[in-house]
Amino acid sequence: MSDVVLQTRGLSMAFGGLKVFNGLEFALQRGERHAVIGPNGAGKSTFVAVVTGLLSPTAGKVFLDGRDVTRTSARDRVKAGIVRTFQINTLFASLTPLESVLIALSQRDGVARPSLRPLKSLKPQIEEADALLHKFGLADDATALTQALPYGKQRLLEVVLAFALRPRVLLLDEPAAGLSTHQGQELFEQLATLTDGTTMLFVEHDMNIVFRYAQRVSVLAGGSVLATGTPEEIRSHDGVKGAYLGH
Ligand SMILES: Nc1ncnc2c1ncn2[C@@H]1O[C@H](COP(=O)(O)OP(=O)(O)OP(=O)(O)O)[C@@H](O)[C@H]1O
Repeated sequence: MSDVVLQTRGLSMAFGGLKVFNGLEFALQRGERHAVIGPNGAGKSTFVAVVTGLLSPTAGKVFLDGRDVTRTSARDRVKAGIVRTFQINTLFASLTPLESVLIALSQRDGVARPSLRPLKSLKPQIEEADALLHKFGLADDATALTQALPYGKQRLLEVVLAFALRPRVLLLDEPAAGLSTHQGQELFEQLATLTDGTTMLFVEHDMNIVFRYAQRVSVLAGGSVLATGTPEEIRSHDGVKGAYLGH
């Protein structure tokens, strides 16, 4: 029996007269790494924004574990377990990875920000932050200034900050943006091994990465899901080849 974590039914989104997608049907299975691909402007980022609640759809519904979250705010969706990575902003760039992870953990646990609490009370979170940074190979950089770290490590830290929230669904919109092909592959290798078992939906342009690291792939084109399947199925799908891969 299938175990669907995230589902959309009849999801439509338009910006004024521009229909980005129309009646989108999508299902994410628990524990899978699922890639969304499609031509430029197909609506992949818009889809992620609608699923995470940053944008409201013009029609249709989003379900998390069977619960309708279409009207749930982005903030409450994070609490419910729909978490996306964000590019490290200027605030986090001027902090150390340890400080950033502590802020993420405090937010998750609904306690005051680390700077507002006595150091002693932070011990469990410091231990957890240490363990997380260690797991992701960032222990040696824990107290370095984030903006001084190589881009690959900054991208990895973005994943750690989202992963720290214990997502039910982790969404990544081009997590390897700005990295070289090799660094991108390295990031996905780490994602695949270190977050194995985490349900993950990612948008990615590099087809080598998609076909290597996704267990299933959905193709967004012409306003709907053109096909969903294993990398092998998508690679040999005639419609997909015509609409997308062939170009
Ligand atoms: N806030 C917005 N207002 C108006 N139009 C928008 C907005 N956001 C996106 N669009 C338009 O919606 C369409 C889909 O954009 P989107 O960024 O979701 O595509 P994408 O598949 O992620 O593209 P890419 O692969 O280039 O990142 C595009 O035509 C884009 O110009």
